[in-house]
Amino acid sequence: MKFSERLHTKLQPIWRKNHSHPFVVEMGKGTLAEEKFRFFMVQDYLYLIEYAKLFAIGAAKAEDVETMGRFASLLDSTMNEEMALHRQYAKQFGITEKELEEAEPSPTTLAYTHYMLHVGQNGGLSELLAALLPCAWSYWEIGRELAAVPGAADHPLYGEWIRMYSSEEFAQTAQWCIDLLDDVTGDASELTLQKLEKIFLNTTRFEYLFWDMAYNEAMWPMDE
Ligand SMILES: Cc1ncc(C[n+]2csc(CCO)c2C)c(N)n1
Repeated sequence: MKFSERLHTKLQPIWRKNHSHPFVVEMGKGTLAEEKFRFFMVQDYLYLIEYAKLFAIGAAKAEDVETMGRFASLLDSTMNEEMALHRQYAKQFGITEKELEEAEPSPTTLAYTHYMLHVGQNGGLSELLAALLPCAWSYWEIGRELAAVPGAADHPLYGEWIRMYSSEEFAQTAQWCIDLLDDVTGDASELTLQKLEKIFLNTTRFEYLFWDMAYNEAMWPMDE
């Protein structure tokens, strides 16, 4: 069994909880409160800035020129396409570029991004891939599931998000990360696979926390 299949099967219970989080379900139904999505957009912008750094670290840790080039182009498209889309999309919710630039990360955004960067900086390529994969993979699946809900992809507010993450481009990125992780773990020991599984489990859990943070608009509780 490929390592990605093992991960996907083993983590189904948490994976399902992520996909059935009220934030995700209400986005599909189009009933999600705009304020919650607004909170999400701002935090997700901050998240993407840090996430993009993982692609830069991936380029530095790549063991061949083709992989290095692929990480470099993911870094380029995240910085120059996905984030520009985010800025434009944010305007529809009345979020200005200044607000995005000046926003403070929530505790969950800080914890999630710092965890991924810690793993990316201190581990090898397989650790980095295990940390970044749940993000690409679960958004791809969520995008596809929501796109299958009648009318969801045409919703005036959330349709664009659903169309973006169910697009072929994101599918390819997720698939490339999956294939590369399978490739680099081809002859890994069981002990190594278990360590990688823990990393994948942690970022899968962080995906849940990120939806939950946005749904509850959770900043530092002691500042309220
Ligand atoms: C919390 C959070 N998790 C995952 C993504 C999705 N995502 C971020 S980068 C990337 C891949 C390539 O650009 C994908 C699919 C997100 N936006 N926010």
